[in-house]
Amino acid sequence: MTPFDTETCRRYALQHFPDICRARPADSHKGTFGTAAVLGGSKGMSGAALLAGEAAMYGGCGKVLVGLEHYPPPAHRARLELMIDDAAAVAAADADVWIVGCGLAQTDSAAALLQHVCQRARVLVLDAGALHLLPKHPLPAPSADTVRVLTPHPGEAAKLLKSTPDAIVQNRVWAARELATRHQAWVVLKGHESVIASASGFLRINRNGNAGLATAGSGDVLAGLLGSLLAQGIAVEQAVAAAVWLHGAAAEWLAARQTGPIGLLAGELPVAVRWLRNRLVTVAGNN
Ligand SMILES: NC(=O)C1=CN([C@@H]2O[C@H](COP(=O)(O)OP(=O)(O)OC[C@H]3O[C@@H](n4cnc5c(N)ncnc54)[C@H](OP(=O)(O)O)[C@@H]3O)[C@@H](O)[C@H]2O)[C@@H](O)CC1
Ligand SMILES: Nc1ncnc2c1ncn2[C@@H]1O[C@H](COP(=O)(O)OP(=O)(O)O)[C@@H](O)[C@H]1O
Repeated sequence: MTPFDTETCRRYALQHFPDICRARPADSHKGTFGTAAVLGGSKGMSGAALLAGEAAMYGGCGKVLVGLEHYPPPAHRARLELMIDDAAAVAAADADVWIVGCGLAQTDSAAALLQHVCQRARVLVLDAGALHLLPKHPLPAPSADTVRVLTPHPGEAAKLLKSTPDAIVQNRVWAARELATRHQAWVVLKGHESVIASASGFLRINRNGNAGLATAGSGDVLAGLLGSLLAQGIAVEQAVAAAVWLHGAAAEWLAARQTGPIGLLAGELPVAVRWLRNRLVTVAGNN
């Protein structure tokens, strides 16, 4: 069994992303921790959007909306806390952060949804299907007061850069930086040792996590967690790297409890993230 050292994690988090280690103010309410909206879940892929929504809730967001392109979904085990509706209705709602693409198909209606949300969103996380739409349906560049984050895996990065997954894996730092510059965005190039880059030159290679994350839906969980931290007001300079690190640490924590790496389920990650976030919390005078 791989050991998991909570105190080492806490020290690392305090050094690199202190804002995720802060205790909640006693007088806080759900509005304090923001609203995230997930848009995705086309036919056969509602699970992806629901996983992102669950991850956003367990990551500490105050309120989470999930808009499904294929609505109503077939019978599904979804958290009752999620506010689930059809994608068009959710796209018209208010949210601090939009997470678009988890389980989103390549249809004209999905492209229209993406364009619509892009005009309204101040903070936009683009994953999976949204990334596949970009080559044919480019978005206007983000304005100075907006934040955009792209979370491609090597297959999605290859499509965006007109390359191949193998070539991307061989040139991961270049690919992440190139995407960040071209899209004026923060980029997480996912995979073993994910690369994080920004248009302004931030670069970090995330070293934690394990092969348990190589399972369907774990990228959807990452997108939801990232949107969650951003909705909670954590600055993008900390939120992106913190989400990738928390996701990896959650997989390590599960593996240490023999819930993986083999057979780890993406849906098991959010509870582990919650456990971890609460152990990272420091109170004044105790750090
Ligand atoms: N429960 C649900 O509803 C779920 C729904 N989901 C939703 O399904 C949709 C399709 O997503 P998807 O990832 O399955 O297919 P797609 O985007 O075509 O990419 C495949 C290509 O990328 C490559 N590739 C990937 N990683 C790589 C790496 N590290 N290193 C190298 N290559 C890598 C891969 O390579 P290969 O496997 O050929 O080696 C292949 O070329 C999406 O919307 C998602 O949200 C899923 O999240 C699952 C749970
Ligand atoms: N071998 C690995 N080591 C560490 N992290 C991994 C590994 N394989 C996958 N991951 C992580 O798991 C997630 C997979 O995301 P993605 O490929 O988008 O899957 P899905 O579309 O099924 O959700 C990414 O965050 C990636 O970095």
